Amino acid sequence: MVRVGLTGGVASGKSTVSALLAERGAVVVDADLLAREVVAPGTDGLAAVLAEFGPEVLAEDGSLDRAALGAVVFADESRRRALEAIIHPRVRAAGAALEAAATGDAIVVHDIPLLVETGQAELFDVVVVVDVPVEEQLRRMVGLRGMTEADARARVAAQASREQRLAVADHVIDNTGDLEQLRARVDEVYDALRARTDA
Ligand SMILES: CC(C)(COP(=O)(O)OP(=O)(O)OC[C@H]1O[C@@H](n2cnc3c(N)ncnc32)[C@H](O)[C@@H]1O)[C@@H](O)C(=O)NCCC(=O)NCCS
Ligand SMILES: Nc1ncnc2c1ncn2[C@@H]1O[C@H](COP(=O)(O)OP(=O)(O)OP(=O)(O)O)[C@@H](O)[C@H]1O
Repeated sequence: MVRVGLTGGVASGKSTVSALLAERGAVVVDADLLAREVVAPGTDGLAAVLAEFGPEVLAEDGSLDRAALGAVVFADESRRRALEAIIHPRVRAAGAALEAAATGDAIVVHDIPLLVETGQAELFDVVVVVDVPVEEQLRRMVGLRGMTEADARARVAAQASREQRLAVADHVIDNTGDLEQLRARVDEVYDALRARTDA
């Protein structure tokens, strides 16, 4: 097995890269998805978030009001840390359980937006960083996801810098080109990962 940590700034293209790696046969463990599952209705994670943040972050249908919670935590670092203290241990446990189900020669890719921020780079055999300039992250968040420029900037500000991510990278995937160029680069990286499992 080769254990890969995949990271990149918000809207850099991690999910797109994960999907391409999964097409090639990698097992993908998606931390953003797990971070949703651990606060689904009925979980102890949701109960813990409500105890910390109050009923203002509960939507009428009983699910977490992610927009309301995002507005709180991306405006206040101490509140963000409080949320992370609830979510991150649960995400790590869920990710470890998924990895335990993978077979011998698997390429297991952990897609972790905050890999650098949470000091996890050393936990992986290989670190892959999806890289775009901040201006491109902002363009995608505002243009493709309809966020305000201020909200988009707040998310970037809550994360490590591009340089901090690049400093821990074994492979860098530049995602400033089109999807065809991205696919070609992901194929190269996949082949390098596969060569490690064959060695
Ligand atoms: C605040 C929340 C409810 C906002 O939800 P929303 O649906 O708007 O965003 P989503 O979860 O899809 O995250 C989108 C992106 O925002 C960025 N982001 C999310 N949480 C954080 C954080 N704590 N710090 C910095 N960036 C973050 C990441 O790049 C992520 O890929 C949610 O992001 C959350 O629960 N965050 C805390 C858990 C966490 O740290 N998740 C990130 C990886 S485990
Ligand atoms: N090379 C590209 N050209 C044009 N659009 C792209 C490219 N790569 C990704 N995108 C688009 O940019 C947006 C962000 O990509 P994606 O969701 O893969 O990023 P992410 O890093 O997973 O985001 P998040 O940090 O929010 O989880 C998506 O709408 C995606 O379709």
